[in-house]
Amino acid sequence: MADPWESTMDHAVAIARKAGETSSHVPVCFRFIGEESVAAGESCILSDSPTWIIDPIDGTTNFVHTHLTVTSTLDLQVEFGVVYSCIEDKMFTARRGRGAFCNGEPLQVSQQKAVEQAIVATEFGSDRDPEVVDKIFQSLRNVLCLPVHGVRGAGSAAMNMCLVASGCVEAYYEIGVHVWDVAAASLIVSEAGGVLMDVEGGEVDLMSRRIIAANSKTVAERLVKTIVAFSPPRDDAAPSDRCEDSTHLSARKV
Ligand SMILES: O=P(O)(O)O[C@H]1[C@H](O)[C@@H](O)[C@H](O)[C@@H](O)[C@@H]1O
Ligand SMILES: [Mg+2]
Ligand SMILES: [Mg+2]
Repeated sequence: MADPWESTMDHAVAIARKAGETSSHVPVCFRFIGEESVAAGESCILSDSPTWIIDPIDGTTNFVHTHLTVTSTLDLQVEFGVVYSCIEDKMFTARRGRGAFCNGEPLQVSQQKAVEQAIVATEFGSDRDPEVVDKIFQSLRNVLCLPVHGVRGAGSAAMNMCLVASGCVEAYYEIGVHVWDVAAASLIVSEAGGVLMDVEGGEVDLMSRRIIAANSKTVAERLVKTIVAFSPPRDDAAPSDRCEDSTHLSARKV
C-alpha cells in the first residue's frame, strides 16, 4: 500500500513549487507558524507562501498533569490537516476535497440537529482575567440552559474538533484559542461534513481566536445566539499587542 504520508509530502512540495513558480531543481520554500516560534517572537502572519501551522502539544495542561488527551497538530494551510492523539494512538487526517479519516477510517459528523439532544464541547481556556472568566461562564450557563444534552471538554481544542468530526459530539466552541490549536482540525471538521463559524456568525477567521465547529449550520447558529462574544487580541496582531495567557506561564515553568 502507498505510504499516505509520503504522497502528502509529495503533494505539499508540488504546491510549494507552484506557489513559488520554481523548477524541480530549486529547493521549495515553506513558511512555518508554530506556537513556540511565535512565543519566541517570530511572526504569525499568513502570506501566499505555503505555510505549515504547528502545535507540537495541544493540551499542554493535560500533558503537564498526565491527564487524558494530548495531541500534536500539523496543518499545511487549507491543504492538509493532521492531528495525532498520542495516548490513544489515533491519527486524524484530512486533505482538501478528499475527506477526513481516523487511522484510515472515514469520518462523518453526527446527523443530530436538535440541540436538546446535542453534546457541546468547550474549554475554559487559559485566560484568568475575571472579566473574561465571567463571559466564559455566562456562555456556559446559556448553553446548558438551551438546554443541551451535555457539555464536555477534552482539554485539547484539536481533540474537541476531532470529536465533532467523528460524530461523538455535535459542536465545539471556544474564544481564546490560537491558529495552531485549530488550523489542522478545521480541515478535518469540514472534510467530515461539518461547518465552521465565527461565534457571532459568518465565516470563521482562524487568526481571530474565536471558533465554532459544528455538525451543521443549524446547531452552529443556535450557539451563535447563545454565546457571549468577546474579542481577544488577534494572533496576527503586532507582538506588543499580544498577551501571554496566565496558565501558559505556569505550565512552562514546570
Ligand atoms: O495546550 P495548548 O497548545 O496551549 O492549547 C490549548 C489552548 O491554548 C487553550 O485555549 C484551549 O482551551 C486548550 O483546549 C488548548 O488545547
Ligand atoms: Mg494548542
Ligand atoms: Mg501547544
